[in-house]
Amino acid sequence: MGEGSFCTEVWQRTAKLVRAIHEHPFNTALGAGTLDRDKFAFYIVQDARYLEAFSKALATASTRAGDVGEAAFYAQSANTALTAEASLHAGYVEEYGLSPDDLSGIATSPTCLGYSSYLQATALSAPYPVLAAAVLPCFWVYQDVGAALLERTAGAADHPYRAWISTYADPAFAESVTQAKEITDRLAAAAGPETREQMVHAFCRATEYEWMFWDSAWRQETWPTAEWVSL
Ligand SMILES: Cc1ncc(CO)c(N)n1
Repeated sequence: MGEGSFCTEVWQRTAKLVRAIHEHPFNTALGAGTLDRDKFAFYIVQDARYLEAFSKALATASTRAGDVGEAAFYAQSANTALTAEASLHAGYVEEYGLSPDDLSGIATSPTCLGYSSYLQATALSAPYPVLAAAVLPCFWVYQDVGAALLERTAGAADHPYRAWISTYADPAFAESVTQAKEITDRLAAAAGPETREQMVHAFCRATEYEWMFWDSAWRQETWPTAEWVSL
């Protein structure tokens, strides 16, 4: 990631937003271990749904990649999203005693649907480098948050959200972030100005959705129209 690279530029552009993510009450409470269990359960259920869409966007990136190394990276990441992260979620679902009926009764939130749909639309209709930029915050922001929380909670032996923090503070996850950044930097360096601009936009939008995702869990966001329809 050299000076003037795509990643350097977009990390600067989203610096305030990333700070707001770190300082969001959901994340400060998550780190303090005081986060309301219902809020975390809501987050876990929404995130399981998000990860299905994220994984499909990554699998699509794999099929659209022009380079076999990139194809392998995105295919591997698609798999990890559905296995490693899904088992993290399953652990919390079990701990909270959420039954299949409980789960199917929880509506996918507007923000979760918005972010998932945005990634799917980008996967299917934007240029491949724009897709790479759109999925990058999902890696990078989580690793950044995970690493900060690990640092803040290192001394706490019995932390209720330890499994979550460990997943995203893991060196293997950090390695995948490095690869995602390298790929995106390479694609941006080869892209024309119009595609590059779309890449910047996609990275910023996805980072905004990252903030919104935490915020929607904090508010346990529902559909304002829910009382008028039966779904
Ligand atoms: C919303 C969201 N973004 C990124 C990740 C990391 O994969 C996740 N689990 N959830």
